[in-house]
Amino acid sequence: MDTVTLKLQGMSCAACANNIEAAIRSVPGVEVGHVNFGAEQATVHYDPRRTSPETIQQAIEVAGYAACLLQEQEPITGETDAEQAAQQAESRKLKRRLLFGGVVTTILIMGGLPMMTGLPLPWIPMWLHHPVFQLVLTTPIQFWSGESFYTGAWKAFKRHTATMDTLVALGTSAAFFYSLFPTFFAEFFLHQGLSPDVYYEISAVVITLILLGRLLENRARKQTSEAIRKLIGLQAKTARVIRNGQEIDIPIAEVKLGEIILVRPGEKIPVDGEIVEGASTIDEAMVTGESVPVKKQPGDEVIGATINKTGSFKFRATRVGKDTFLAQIVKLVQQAQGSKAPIQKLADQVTGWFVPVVIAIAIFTFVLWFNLMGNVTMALITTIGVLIIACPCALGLATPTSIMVGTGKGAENGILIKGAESLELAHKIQTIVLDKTGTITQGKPTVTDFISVNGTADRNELKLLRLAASLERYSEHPLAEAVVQYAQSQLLGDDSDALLIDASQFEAIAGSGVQGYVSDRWVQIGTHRWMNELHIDTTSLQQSWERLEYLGKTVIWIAIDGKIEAIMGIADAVKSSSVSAIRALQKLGLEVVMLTGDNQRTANVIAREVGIQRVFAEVRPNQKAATVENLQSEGKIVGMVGDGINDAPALAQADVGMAIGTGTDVAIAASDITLISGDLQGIVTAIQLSRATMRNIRQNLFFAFIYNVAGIPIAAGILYPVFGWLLSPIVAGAAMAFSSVSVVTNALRLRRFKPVGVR
Ligand SMILES: Nc1ncnc2c1ncn2[C@@H]1O[C@H](COP(=O)(O)OP(=O)(O)OP(=O)(O)O)[C@@H](O)[C@H]1O
Ligand SMILES: [Cu+]
Ligand SMILES: [Mg+2]
Repeated sequence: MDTVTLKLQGMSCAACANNIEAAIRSVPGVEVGHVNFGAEQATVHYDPRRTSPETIQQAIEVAGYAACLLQEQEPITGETDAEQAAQQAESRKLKRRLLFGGVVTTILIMGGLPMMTGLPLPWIPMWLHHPVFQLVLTTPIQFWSGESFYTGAWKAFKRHTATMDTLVALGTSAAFFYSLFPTFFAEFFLHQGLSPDVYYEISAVVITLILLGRLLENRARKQTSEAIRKLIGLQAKTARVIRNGQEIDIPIAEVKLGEIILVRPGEKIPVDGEIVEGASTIDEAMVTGESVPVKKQPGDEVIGATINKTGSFKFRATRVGKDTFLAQIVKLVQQAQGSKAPIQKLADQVTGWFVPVVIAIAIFTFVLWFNLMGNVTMALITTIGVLIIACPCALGLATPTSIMVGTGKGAENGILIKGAESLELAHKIQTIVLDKTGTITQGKPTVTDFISVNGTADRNELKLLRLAASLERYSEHPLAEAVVQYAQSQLLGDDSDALLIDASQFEAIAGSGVQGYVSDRWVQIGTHRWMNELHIDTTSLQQSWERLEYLGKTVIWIAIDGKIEAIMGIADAVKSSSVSAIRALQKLGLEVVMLTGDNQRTANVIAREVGIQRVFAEVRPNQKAATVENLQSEGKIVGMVGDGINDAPALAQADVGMAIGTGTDVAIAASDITLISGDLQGIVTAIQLSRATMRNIRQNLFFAFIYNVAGIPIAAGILYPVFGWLLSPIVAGAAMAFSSVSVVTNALRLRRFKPVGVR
């Protein structure tokens, strides 16, 4: 299954988005197709053996829209030049038509002033109000400025659907073509005792207003993708590479894999790589959120777009173009912005049947006023009013614009959200499950105690340590690393023989420990529970064991040939941010739970330290997901935060899985949200952001709905018999133009979101 993201053009409202979705889904081999109206993007999952991006593109074009592949092979530049040029041409065209419409409409309105106000305005010549002159002025507005409504309506008609364009085209055409009769057959009207009124200016004003709304909306919508531009702006423009022994400056797009790049103090690092010469301190706040610069030396990894502080160094490019860390982030954010939030489904369904229903209401309105009241003017004005006000365009914008701003804002705050769905779900989280090691604690365990059965000052101790470390170096577990490091520091002074020995038949028993042969000795290292399972007597070190665990240390047992020889106490400090972040989560009303493979006693001590009441300890890696599932079956929406490989299934099981950015790739892949820095404060921010975004979406939906729901009956003249109130089509046009603008503007308010720190 492949995924492709397409940039779309030619959509005028959410109904168009529905049409494109239908077109994409009708292509054989396409599994899922989402269109995001706000981002003007389509995300398509398809089977590459059965179809291709080109076929999908064609299907979209047949439906009457344009699509191009989101340029990915290019090193991130945001929008491609062609795309930008197309957009600019589009907006120039819109502006020209709007300008013309504006000027001509003003003349038309001036002509109508004496009539409308009843004042003698001698400076306005009478012929300005002449129907034929009005016709001459309105015709280009109707068919040139308003051309897009006709083409849009026609495209939709061919597909047996209707969009916003259909409504506008119908409404304004009704006004325009009706007016032709009184213009040329005024006698006929007079004979019938009717006044030969024309409604050209209604059409002109409505078209102009809607075009104005569209222009304002486009402008505002550009700002919703500001975050991506900011991210892209982080990268360096050029790189100083060494080619044929010469230093040359080239655009970063041209840097090739494996090239040697020179970085001087104060410069941005152009791409990702590994230092080969020199040393420096680097400000990696962008990646880790850690404001203290980190020391780097040959062999260390550097990340593009981070800032070199003090020294100068050479590094080899290991990831360039679309593979760099920053490019990956940009891609993630782009995809998230283009994805669809579940809350949008409602709006989509509504817009699906909205337009036909509105046309039905309009016809009904006309028949009612014309037949029952015998009033052509009222019948016409109400019908046009209904057609214009009913446009569901604001409805289509309500969710995607907020999602775009919200996900972008997340990225700015170091929170990468993979899809709109997780952003929506996060505000519902009731229980948050935190992994202990590496999530609450720093995940940098160090051996603090080494107690052997025979006591200290035993020459045997070093031998034991060598056996243990020789086995542990085959394990990828953080505890194993701590053991190896400790052993190396202790064995340094010992020159008896080679530091570590080879092991054979190494085996890791997940959640328990490791075992294997080291120089013909059978070595087993792991938990107390495991030792019990192996029927190994542990009484000799019982007291030390309990004492260490009460101190919050993880104790591992070392058994040689089935006999306990020593224990190790391993400490892993709690992250400085954990306590305050956990308190903040509890303040938000969430239940915080700890989940760990470590033993109950140690877990309890750490839990108390950070203020967590509910602890699940000694949970085997394969049971972590089940624990999350149990919590879910209590009826809770569960968020899970973890960093390790053993957390991945639980992250996937949780309603919202959040990975610590400094954790393993597996965990990041299995999660919905990545907290780029290791800071737990990020969870709080993510939940706050989700709440703010959902509040914003609800406001938008309310604005959009209320305007349609209240507007249609008023436009149909429901209040007229009682209050004499009628919604003029001109007001309807203005209302519809500005409803979209107000929705986008409201979404932009989200840009002011600031995480409320509880540090
Ligand atoms: N390589 C190893 N060497 C020694 N002990 C180990 C090893 N691997 C696992 N263990 C023991 O098994 C226990 C459980 O391990 P597991 O990986 O499930 O959880 P953890 O990493 O300790 O905690 P968390 O679930 O919070 O990440 C460890 O606390 C340790 O006592
Ligand atoms: Cu509209
Ligand atoms: Mg772990």
